[in-house]
Amino acid sequence: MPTNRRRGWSAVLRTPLGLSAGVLLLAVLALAVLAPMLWNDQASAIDTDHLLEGSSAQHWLGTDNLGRDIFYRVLVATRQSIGLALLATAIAVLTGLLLGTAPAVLGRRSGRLATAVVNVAVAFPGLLLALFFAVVFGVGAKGAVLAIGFAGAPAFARLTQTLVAGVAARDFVAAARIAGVGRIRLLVRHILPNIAEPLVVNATIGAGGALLAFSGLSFLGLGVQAPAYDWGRLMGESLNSIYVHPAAALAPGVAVVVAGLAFNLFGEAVAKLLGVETIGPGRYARRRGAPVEPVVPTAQYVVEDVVLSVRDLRVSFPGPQGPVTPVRGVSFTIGHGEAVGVVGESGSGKSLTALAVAQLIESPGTVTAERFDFLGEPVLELTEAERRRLLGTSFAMVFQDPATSFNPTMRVGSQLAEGAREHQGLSRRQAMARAVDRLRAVRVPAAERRARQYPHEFSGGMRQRAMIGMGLMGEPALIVADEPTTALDVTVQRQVLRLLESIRTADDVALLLISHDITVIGQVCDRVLVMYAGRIVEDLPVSALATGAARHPYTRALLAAVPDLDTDLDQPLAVIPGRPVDPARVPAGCAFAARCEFATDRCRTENPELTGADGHQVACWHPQLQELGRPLRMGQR
Ligand SMILES: Nc1ncnc2c1ncn2[C@@H]1O[C@H](COP(=O)(O)OP(=O)(O)OP(=O)(O)O)[C@@H](O)[C@H]1O
Repeated sequence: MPTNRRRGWSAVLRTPLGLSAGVLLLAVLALAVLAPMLWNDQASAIDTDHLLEGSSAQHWLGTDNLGRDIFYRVLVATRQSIGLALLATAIAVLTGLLLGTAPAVLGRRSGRLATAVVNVAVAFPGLLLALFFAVVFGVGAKGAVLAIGFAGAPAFARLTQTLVAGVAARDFVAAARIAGVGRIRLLVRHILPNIAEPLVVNATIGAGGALLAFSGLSFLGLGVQAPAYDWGRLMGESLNSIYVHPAAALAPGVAVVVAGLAFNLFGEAVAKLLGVETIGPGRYARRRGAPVEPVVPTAQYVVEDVVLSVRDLRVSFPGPQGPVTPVRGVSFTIGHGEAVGVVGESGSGKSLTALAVAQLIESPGTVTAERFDFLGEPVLELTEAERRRLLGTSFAMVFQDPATSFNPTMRVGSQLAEGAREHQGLSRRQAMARAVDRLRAVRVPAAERRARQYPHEFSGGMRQRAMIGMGLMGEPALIVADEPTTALDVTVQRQVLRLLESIRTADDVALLLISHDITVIGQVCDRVLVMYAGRIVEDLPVSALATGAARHPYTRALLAAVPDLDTDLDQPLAVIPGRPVDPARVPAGCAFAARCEFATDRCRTENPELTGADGHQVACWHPQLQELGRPLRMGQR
């Protein structure tokens, strides 16, 4: 566990509540260990001369019906009470973990079944479940431990499911999946270490509840059986004489409350400090049947030496009023060593296109395509293992936020090495040597030392370079970079872009660069795909941006909105009038028509296809042919 998290736990002891709860918990645990060793004889000594006596100097809390000292019995019962409660908690956590991680490990159908079982079980009151299991497993300590353990499992299963879902959505899990890491290893190495902390915190709180439940069962005679005894049993035994001899019944009750509080308060204090929540695979299908809209084959599909060829790519999600399709039939190809940029306003479908290319759209999202070939392989028709191998060795993805791209609980070198061991059959040592070499290749200084560090010890730019290094562990033919510089400051941005550029030219690696910043695309790419409302509205060479030859009114509006040195900063910056289209309510015809000054009735009824020649295509009924007065300044390339 990285040191900053460890500091979090110790910081709990610096808060008054955390310190008191910690000391109390330590005292309870120490008593559980030591009391039977120190006072077992006193607790079991029968004294027939002092039966059922009240408090006295000799017996502080009096004696029971065999003359045994209640005070010592309460102390000695700590081990039985705490031990069994902890055992029940362990069963609850383990069963919860198995059920909660099932959807991530099993296939979609079995996963759903596990989720349904958890949902039904969570709906039952815990005490009812405990009583039910107590009857099933029989009267006695073993039965009660199993009963309380299984009754607590649904809550932990639900918590695990929520935590797993949260971690599974993080970029480093996507990165590991792209590197071809299998489901079980993904779970054990990347997901579980990142949910361990909230689980431990909740288990601590849960132990308090288990203690209470266990005492309840023992009190009812369903738990610990004589001659063994725990606090619940002691309470039950002294109930008959509670009016004449209240201390004998109250003392074990107080012990339950104090110990339960110690667990609860300590867990809550840690949870509060760490901000922990307390209890209280992509679905891909080749499209069947007739395509919804006609696809116009264009010259680009005959490009030879193609790395990626996508035709009529669609990404859909279920919505309250039927499926929503934020990517609505995108077609493009990328040649070897070609750098293709994707621009468009927020929500235009750029990231979903990148995720679909990386096979990272999660269920219930679906990806369909008429054609989806990567290095000549029909990706959507491959088995999961084939797909992992193909992507793990020939594909790399760089995410927007370097802070979330790495698993915080694993050293950077190990994360780079992980995929290489799996796919390239390298030994641990060889994979680590390659990881260091790759870190060097992406200009991480002191690569050997850095490889042994955790991600939080890297700066943002260095992490982003390391992420690119991870992509270079295999021999990628394509790097997809989704806003790779947005989270970085300007100088570091330039370093990262230059690095991508140099990798591309040195190794003939193709690049698909997503950015909302058309200037960045202009600096790095050969070709630009302009997206609007889930479709490509213009596919043009970058040089056309510089000469003002963009034809689509939307591309021209994007260019006009880029400030340059001549822009009068006292005037408001140019913006594109109107709002982007909501994917759930895409209008008929050209989706840009409502914001376009050239729109006619035809635009509002008929959707224009992407057509053109010489590497410049546009989907518009009124492409603008005159040169744009204010083309893009290309800046430094
Ligand atoms: N899991 C999802 N379920 C439903 N809709 C989604 C999902 N993910 C994205 N969308 C919708 O799809 C549309 C396109 O999203 P996408 O992230 O691809 O946009 P983008 O062009 O990359 O925007 P940005 O630049 O803001 O990242 C958005 O309207 C978004 O709300």
